[in-house]
Amino acid sequence: MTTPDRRSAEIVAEAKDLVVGYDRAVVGPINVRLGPGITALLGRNGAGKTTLMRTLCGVIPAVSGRCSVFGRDVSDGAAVRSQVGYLGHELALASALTVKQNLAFWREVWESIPQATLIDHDDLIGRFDLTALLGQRVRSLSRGQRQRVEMARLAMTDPDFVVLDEPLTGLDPVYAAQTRELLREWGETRTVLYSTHSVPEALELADRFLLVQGTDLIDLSHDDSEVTEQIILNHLEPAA
Ligand SMILES: Nc1ncnc2c1ncn2[C@@H]1O[C@H](COP(=O)(O)OP(=O)(O)OP(=O)(O)O)[C@@H](O)[C@H]1O
Repeated sequence: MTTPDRRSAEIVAEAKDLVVGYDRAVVGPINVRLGPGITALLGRNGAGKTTLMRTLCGVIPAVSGRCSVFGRDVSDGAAVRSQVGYLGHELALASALTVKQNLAFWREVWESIPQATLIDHDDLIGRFDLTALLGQRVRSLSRGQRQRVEMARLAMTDPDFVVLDEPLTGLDPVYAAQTRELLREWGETRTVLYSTHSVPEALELADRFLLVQGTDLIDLSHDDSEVTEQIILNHLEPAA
């Protein structure tokens, strides 16, 4: 389902002439504007989804061009970063510390940024059902449990731009359903960009579909015509 009105209402994140990559360019130059709602990012293995998302969040620098959140460059510092919540494949938590210690560490980091708005500790623990995990070391957690703590960490600053790299992969059915619900809730008021390899799931959740194809980023929702599984599959190129 596309909701162009909601999308055009507000630009939260924007990429201008953005090229992303490492020692070589992987995707770009691209221009894209993202607003409230859920955008699914699709593409074959190795297409560059993770690289693009990490760049949009300021985790790695752009090769060239610019990415901004509310008009401010993501590399501008911690204040703008507090408005961005990123869930990646790499752990942002210290594995030797307990869940409680990790959350306390991140709270201290964000408390030092005057512009950051912090969600109450107890609300966060309740919301992500972490009470039973607080005393456990992160390294002893299962993948799904660890992701729950990661989600609590990224939600701590109540970010407007939420970027999630394959957040529904490898979760048990109950937690996957809860995560889908959380994405839907965030998508009501926030700008959510998430990557997935599940086309049916993307069609169920997302308002907008971006697809990395070669060095391009294709917006499959550029008009009001319905995006279907076949259209998405037609756009997916052979793996690199
Ligand atoms: N740290 C890195 N240094 C150099 N090249 C990298 C690095 N990480 C990824 N790449 C390369 O960048 C390209 C894009 O990788 P990326 O992880 O962004 O793809 P992806 O679309 O997220 O893939 P997948 O669906 O398999 O997770 C690949 O060719 C990959 O080998």
